[in-house]
Amino acid sequence: MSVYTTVDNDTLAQWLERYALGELVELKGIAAGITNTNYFVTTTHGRYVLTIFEVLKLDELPYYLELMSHLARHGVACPAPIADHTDNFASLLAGKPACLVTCLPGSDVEAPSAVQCRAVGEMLAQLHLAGTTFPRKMHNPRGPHWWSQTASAVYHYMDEADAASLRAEVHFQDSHRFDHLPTGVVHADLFKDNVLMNGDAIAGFIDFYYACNDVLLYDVAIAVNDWTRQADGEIDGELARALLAGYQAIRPLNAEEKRCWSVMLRAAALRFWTSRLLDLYQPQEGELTYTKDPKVFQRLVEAHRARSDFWL
Ligand SMILES: Nc1ncnc2c1ncn2[C@@H]1O[C@H](COP(=O)(O)OP(=O)(O)OP(=O)(O)O)[C@@H](O)[C@H]1O
Ligand SMILES: N[C@@H](CCO)C(=O)O
Repeated sequence: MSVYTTVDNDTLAQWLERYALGELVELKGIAAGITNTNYFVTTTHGRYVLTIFEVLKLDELPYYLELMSHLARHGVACPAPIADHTDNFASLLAGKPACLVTCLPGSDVEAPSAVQCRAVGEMLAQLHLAGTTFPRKMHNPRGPHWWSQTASAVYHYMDEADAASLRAEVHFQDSHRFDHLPTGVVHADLFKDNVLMNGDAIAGFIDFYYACNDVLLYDVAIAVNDWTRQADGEIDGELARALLAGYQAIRPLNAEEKRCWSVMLRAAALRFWTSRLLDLYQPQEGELTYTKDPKVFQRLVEAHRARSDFWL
């Protein structure tokens, strides 16, 4: 359920006057999604998605919305935010920051094919190339310093063997730095539920609210860890190879990136292992999240540790 803030037709119709989008025809809540309130909004000009932000503040939005606008303008499949008559992408609605973006066709897939994984890899590389001309910068709030601190805050909740495994991984990652690898704009959360597919084509990447500047290979590893992971938690080699081939058809990895790949897969898994542990053991008061299983990423880190073939 993801309508936390209800908006009635009259309130929305009044708010829509700030846009050149015609008259309100229909307002319909979207059930999927966790963090924000989303509605489909149909006006006499077309169909849009309204997002009411439950956590991010109005002054935090320009980076993300301008990034989506920049990427959409460069042909990357993602929603384009709509500017209002004051040339802003976001303003308050029902007391909360809100924006409208173009509504894309398609839906997320649970069990992607190799063709779909390849398309995701290609589009991710296009995003990385288009990001090179985006002028704003955003530090990654969930980088190595964050996961190391987060791990320290959760060890005492965990059983000894799990805590030892987490400690070992943080220690391992501390001894590997990726500062010399190519950096740029990364999506940083390109899971299956953040991509709308229209058959084999990418309708759009959504949910840019973890986007930031970081190592590009990190983004590839996040995508491989989710898109190619099967129901039993094991990576499907064919899917991983397809995603990587798609990526490299647009932006070939350099020798250093290839050398760091296996460590990066573990780093990307550690990031979500720790965030899920934090959500499980220290849920934020008032935060509208439900807990995803941290064990999935623990098992993935441990499986990556043990494997020798990394699909490159
Ligand atoms: N631009 C769009 N076009 C069409 N459908 C969209 C669009 N944006 C979002 N949706 C639909 O709304 C659903 C919820 O969106 P989203 O996943 O971004 O929710 P959220 O709560 O903002 O983020 P999260 O679930 O990651 O916390 C998506 O699964 C998708 O079905
Ligand atoms: N994609 C994340 C949640 C949003 O950051 C996860 O599955 O843990």
